[in-house]
Order: sequence, then structure tokens, then C-alpha cells
Amino acid sequence: MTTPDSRIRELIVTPIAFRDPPLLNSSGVHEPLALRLILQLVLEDGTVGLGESTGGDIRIERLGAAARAVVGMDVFDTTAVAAAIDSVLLPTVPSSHERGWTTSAVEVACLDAQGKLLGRSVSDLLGGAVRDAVPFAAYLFYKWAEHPALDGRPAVGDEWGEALDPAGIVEQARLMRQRYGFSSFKLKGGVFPPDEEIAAMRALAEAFPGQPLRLDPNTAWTVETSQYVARELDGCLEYLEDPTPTIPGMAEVAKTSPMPLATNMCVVAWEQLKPAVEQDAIQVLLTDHHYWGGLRRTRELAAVCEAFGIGLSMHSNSHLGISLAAMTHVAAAIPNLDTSCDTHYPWNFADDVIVPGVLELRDGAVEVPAGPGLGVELDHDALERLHRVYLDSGMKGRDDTGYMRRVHPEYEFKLPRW
Ligand SMILES: O=C([O-])C(=O)C[C@H](O)[C@@H](O)C(=O)[O-]
Ligand SMILES: [Mg+2]
Repeated sequence: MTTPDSRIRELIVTPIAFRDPPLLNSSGVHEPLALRLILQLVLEDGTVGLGESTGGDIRIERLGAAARAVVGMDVFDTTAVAAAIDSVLLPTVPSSHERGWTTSAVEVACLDAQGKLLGRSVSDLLGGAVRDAVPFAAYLFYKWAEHPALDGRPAVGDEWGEALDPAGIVEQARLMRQRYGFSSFKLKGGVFPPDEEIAAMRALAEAFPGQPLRLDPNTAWTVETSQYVARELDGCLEYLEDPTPTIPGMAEVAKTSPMPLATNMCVVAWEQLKPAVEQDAIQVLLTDHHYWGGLRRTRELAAVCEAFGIGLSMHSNSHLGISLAAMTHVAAAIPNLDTSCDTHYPWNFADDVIVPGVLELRDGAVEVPAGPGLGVELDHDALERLHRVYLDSGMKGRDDTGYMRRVHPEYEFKLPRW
């Protein structure tokens, strides 16, 4: 039997831009286009592994450095591949969290290629799926009806319409449930004064009795405001996510919070786990393979959380199908990830770069693709088209605050705000 040549010949990184609705958050509003990077890791035998990561100039530059570092390495040597990327970035990128974005993206492409070589799915490579489908939560956002006309560009509406009050949020949740069958709901808060967001959560609780609810204001509140909201929403939330900044801040809120506190902000790197555990700052960690070093490291993170009694959920940022496939495989392979995960997919899948048909959100869940590898196929025409959209956009990175200020020049960014 001849062994396929599993050395890495080339890593192709293609920046793309895709449509994004005007979703509001604590730092502003989503721009009309979101950026992403699509990775094609080409092996000497012609096998191609896919990956997807956050876009923007800084990440293109770092992935470029990674691409040069990994040529000639064996795709099965993911520990050495990660170490090579880490050491090439170390002199200019001191934060392990920041370096993690780059190593993660390449690791996923390596695992996809490995799976294709072996004829096995990525979840098999991670130890095997413990569930056939991964449940996701409906990710609700306050939003404008349209991106307003700006700089000669006409206004751009969408099928979701406006959601700026409790009735609008409940309506959005109903649509999400009707279309995708979600049975848990997360509201992106930190947009309106806390009493308005408390009212929205109560309206959701009334509309969807007994269904898990979460609120995430992305650190828009002081410790005192967080304690107030937690008291007001006693009995209403599965968990409260990142009410206030920093590990000590979260620890202070946790002392009196009737519900668990969750984070994808104050614990985003390995060295932050120890102080978080020591201070009992969080009860749920939202994993994200895009920045925790990849899929295998996410499994290891899950084991650490299990050891310290920390529950698990999963974070997302605006993403497309390659990321969703990776999120689904890793979530399927982690026994203690038993709450629904976050996904932005309903907001963005219309512009996907994968051939449709494999990843469907049905009954609030995504079936684990059978593989091989991630089990998704790149749509080269879509990639080319979205790459041109990126080139025409001239965008260099995400800027929710800058966009908000162009529409509302009086907007002031400040965290915590209330
Ligand atoms: O859970 C979170 O913090 C997120 O999903 C972060 C995202 O950037 C979200 O705030 C958004 O899309 O505006
Ligand atoms: Mg969050």
C-alpha cells in the first residue's frame, strides 16, 4: 500500500465579505458586510483541508506568516504545526489569545485534510460523536429595519425587520423558532437601559414558558447594575453572560447572582482559567475553537472545565458554513457540552461559501456531518464572488462603533455604560 503524501504544500488564505444585517450590540452596530477568511490547506497529494476564521488585515497578515511556517510539515503533526505558528508569531504577538486565532484556523484545516485522507469525520478524529445532532440557541438581536442610506449607497433592508423593544424581540424569536425550531433563546443586550432589557427577557419568558433563556450585554454594566439585573431576572435565566468586565468584576457579581454567570470575554486564554477558578468568577464557559487553539484544544478545555465544575456552552461570531461544521463536530465530541450552542448562522447563511444541503438548522439543531473531514464542500464560484465583494469593500476590519458613529455622530462608546 502506498501512503499518500501528507506534507503541506501550500496554505491559501482568501479574504471574503458577506452581507450582515444591522444587529445592535454594546459597542455599536454590525456593518453591512462582515469579513471572514477561508483557508485551503493543500497537501502534496492534492488533498485540500478547509478552514474559516475571522477576517481583517491583522489576521490576514498573521495567517500569511503561518502559511510560510507550515509548508513541508506533515498534516498529522498538528502539535508541531501549532508550535511552528506560535513561535513565528511570538515576537510580534505577545498575547496567547491572539496567537490562538491563527493556530486554531490552521488546525481545523489540518483535521479536515486528515479526515479526507483517512475517510473519517472530524468528530471521529476527536474521539467520536456522543450525539448525532448539536442543539443551538436562537441568537436574538435588537436591530434596525435596514442599513440606512449612507455615502451614496441606498438603504438595505432584510427579511427580519425591526426589533427595538420587547414586542419586536418576541416576534423575532417566534420567527427564529418557526424557521429553525429553536427551543432556547439568547438576547444580545447592552443596547438599551437595563430595565428595557429586563422587560424583553420577561416577555420572552412569557412567550416561551420553560425554555432556556440567556442575556449577554457584553460587559455593558457596572457590578452594581449587574447585581440589580440578576436579582430582577431571578428564575428567568439559564445563565447571565458577561454582565460586567474583568474576572474580579464577575466574581463580585457571582457572589450574589441567583443564576450562573457565563463568559466568552473575561476568560479567553489558558492563563485566565486559574484566576477565574480561584475567584469563582464564572460558572459557565463559552468555548470557541476559533480562539482556544482549535478543536483538540477545545476538547482539552472541556476536560479542565469538567474538573473544576464549570459548565460549558459555545460562543459564536458572524460566521459561515465551514465554521459551523467545525463547531458542530467539536460540540458533538464533547460529552459535557450539553447546553445549546450559539450561532449567527441564520443571519448570514444566505452568502455561504459551501455547497448547500449538508448543514441544516432543523428542530434547533444541526446534524453532525458524516464526513470525511468536516463533511462540507467549498463552492468555488461563491468564494470567488465573495472575494470580489471583499476587494470592492476596501474594509480592513470590523468596526461596529465607527459604523454607528457614521449613522449617529452623537453616539458615545463607553463600557460599562450603565
Ligand atoms: O457572545 C458574544 O459575546 C458574541 O456573540 C460576540 C459577537 O461579536 C456579538 O456581540 C455580535 O455579533 O455583535
Ligand atoms: Mg458573549
